[in-house]
Amino acid sequence: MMNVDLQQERASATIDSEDFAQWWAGGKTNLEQRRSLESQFFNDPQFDDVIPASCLSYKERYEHSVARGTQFLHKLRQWFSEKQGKNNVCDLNTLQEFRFLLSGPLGTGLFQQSFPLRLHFSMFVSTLLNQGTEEQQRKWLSRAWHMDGIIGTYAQTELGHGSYIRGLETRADYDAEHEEFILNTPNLTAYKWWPGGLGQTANMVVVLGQLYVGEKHCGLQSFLVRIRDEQTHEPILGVDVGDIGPKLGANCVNNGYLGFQNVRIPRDQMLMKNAQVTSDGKFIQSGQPLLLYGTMVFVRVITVRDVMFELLQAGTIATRYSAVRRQSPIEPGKPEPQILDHLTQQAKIFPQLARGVSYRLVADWLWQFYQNVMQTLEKKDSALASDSLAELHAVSCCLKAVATQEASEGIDILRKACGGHGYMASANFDSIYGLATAAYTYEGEYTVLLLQTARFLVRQYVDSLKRKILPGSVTYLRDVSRLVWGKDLVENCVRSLEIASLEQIRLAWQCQKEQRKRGLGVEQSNNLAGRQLVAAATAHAHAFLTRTTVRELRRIVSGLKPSVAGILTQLMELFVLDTFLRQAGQVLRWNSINGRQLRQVEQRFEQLLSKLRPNAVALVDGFDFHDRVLGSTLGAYDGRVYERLMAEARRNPLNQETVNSSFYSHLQPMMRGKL
Ligand SMILES: CC/C=C\C/C=C\C/C=C\C/C=C\C=C\C(=O)SCCNC(=O)CCNC(=O)[C@H](O)C(C)(C)COP(=O)(O)OP(=O)(O)OC[C@H]1O[C@@H](n2cnc3c(N)ncnc32)[C@H](O)[C@@H]1OP(=O)(O)O
Ligand SMILES: Cc1cc2nc3c(=O)[nH]c(=O)nc-3n(C[C@H](O)[C@H](O)[C@H](O)COP(=O)(O)OP(=O)(O)OC[C@H]3O[C@@H](n4cnc5c(N)ncnc54)[C@H](O)[C@@H]3O)c2cc1C
Repeated sequence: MMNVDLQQERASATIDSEDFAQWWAGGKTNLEQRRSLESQFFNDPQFDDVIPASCLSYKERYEHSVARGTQFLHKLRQWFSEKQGKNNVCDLNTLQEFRFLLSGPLGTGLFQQSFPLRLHFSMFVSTLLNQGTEEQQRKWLSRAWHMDGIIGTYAQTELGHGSYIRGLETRADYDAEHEEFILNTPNLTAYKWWPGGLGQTANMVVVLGQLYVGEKHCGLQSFLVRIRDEQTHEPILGVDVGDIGPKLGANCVNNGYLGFQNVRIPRDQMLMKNAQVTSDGKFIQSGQPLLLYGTMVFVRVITVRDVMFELLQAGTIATRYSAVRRQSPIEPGKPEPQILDHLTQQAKIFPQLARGVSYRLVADWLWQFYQNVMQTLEKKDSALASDSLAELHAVSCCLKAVATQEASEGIDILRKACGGHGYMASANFDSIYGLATAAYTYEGEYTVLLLQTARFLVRQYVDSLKRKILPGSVTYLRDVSRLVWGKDLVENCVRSLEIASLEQIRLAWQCQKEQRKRGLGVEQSNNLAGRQLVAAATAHAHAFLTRTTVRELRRIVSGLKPSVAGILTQLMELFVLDTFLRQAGQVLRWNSINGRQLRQVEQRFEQLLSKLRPNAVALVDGFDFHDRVLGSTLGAYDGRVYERLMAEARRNPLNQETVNSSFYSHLQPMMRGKL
């Protein structure tokens, strides 16, 4: 039976959630295909949970995720190859499509804390694709794509170094006589530490290590190394490998450690698309060295989409729960309202939904931009390639940083918006938050990535002073006009964020110059200007996110059904106004905006909350998350929150006996003074 409040919400909505779902899925066919695929898994008893996952031990969770992961991949592959037909070869698009099935809603529905085989596709196969020569791809790619004797991961980070990649200590020495590389972990801090799936799952890794040819240091390179025997899965001689242990979240990923002692691999297992070692020991850098970092760029790009889903999963749970939960009369003597009717509750939830929708538009743009840059890199026009790569790096770093930070923060706001029940593991905010906050750190820590973007921004700012043509993402730096507060509030807000960004970049640049004038070197000056640089990159991200959201929505809006266009326009506006208000410190620091104008934005913000209120449930229905994807007692479609909370408590293994054995062994002796 459906909760009556949710029934009422759905009946009175002015948008059709099905229309929204079709747009969200990229069309009716896509939506039907996704639903049909999901039902094949979610209705299959072999994918049911007997015991709540949160009640399993760490080891049991791992074993369960491998058992389920292999069944999942087997079934998914069959479906995918039928769908792809003859095109089932591994290229970037196919990989992204497949990866999305693993880590998007479908994968999430089966693995709330992720699973250890994901890295194989997102990082191992993508590295082969980006960094292997054609010959290497012929030898390895098809096998890897089909997991034929190969389960891989990406081993870059070490115990001692993660952010500062140049500081990695793993060594690969070339032995020309045997045409082999010899891999070594010279000390404890050189142990690889963190790679997903490394502990007990993977049998091959892409390893990043410092290449030495004789005495000559040839920089970091990536190597393909077998770490476990293909048949027995025992570690190869000289390999020391294991799992690093429980973490705050993502507890089924099997993150591992790895050390090498004189492990030999053939010469052709250095990934040689951009740099080669010839058999007689000559090192040749034939391509752009920075392409070694390509896998990281790829994952940063796709992470924006991953956290968008996590934020909206949490948003769906909080919205439905807030429509079911009734508490605290607004007027004395009146019935208790749905908590969603408290304006402050709307102000917690709706901006997160709007942010998720904005990330969706920006993530689509970013993926397109990434593909364009990859095509440019293939064209061998080195100046153009290097400019495009620099822009892609800068944009992807700040978007990944800000999106993961805001999504994690948003998920926690949504968790708190569900009061005490939000804290239950069965509400599932812990898993969702655990994944989103991991993304804040992995693939480039937040501050470290913002500092990368800031370097680019300062350079572009200096170019703007020289009247040079600027890349698309920063053309606004050429516009030095002051803010003219007009009728269009969205434009006022976006423009004031751009001005704040421009001025903050200028300030960061001035801080660097001041330190230089004091006689400090470039690096020290950058360090002391660090806070301003981070503020500049953050301000740029906000300006870019709002401008891109507005532009992308306007580009597609005419092709949408009016009700879908209407709600998306409200969400876009809410996102822009919310960003403006949350960044008010920066905005007011750099723009002349008076109290009346600020109040105008606040009033419109509150008006938008009221406009969205009647359609909130229909909107989150339109994201079309299956109950299994939400995995939440609070967020299920039928809204039977209290029944589910109680049923889940009763399933808890502790409740399977009326008296636990610890009563006889400890409590009773304590009470009888017999301890
Ligand atoms: C995939 C999701 C799957 C599952 C999710 C589920 C659960 C979670 C479980 C697992 C997580 C999944 C995967 C995680 C994987 C990883 O984390 S892999 C490890 C990632 N590590 C990092 O990202 C390290 C961050 N550090 C760096 O990237 C770099 O070292 C740096 C900080 C950017 C470099 O700094 P440095 O100042 O030392 O610069 P140089 O190296 O000398 O660079 C010189 C110039 O190059 C520019 N640059 C740097 N990087 C790039 C790049 N990628 N592309 C293009 N250009 C780059 C840099 O800006 C310098 O330019 P300049 O300013 O012109 O000099
Ligand atoms: C869940 C998870 C999964 C992961 N999966 C993988 C994987 O599959 N493969 C892999 O190779 N790695 C993986 N990693 C490792 C991850 O990429 C690193 O942890 C990440 O890049 C951060 O590096 P770090 O741990 O060295 O942090 P640190 O750099 O030690 O960060 C600590 C603090 O130092 C600050 N800091 C560091 N450098 C600077 C600087 N230059 N300027 C200012 N501040 C600085 C940071 O801002 C931060 O506040 C994973 C990590 C996690 C959490």
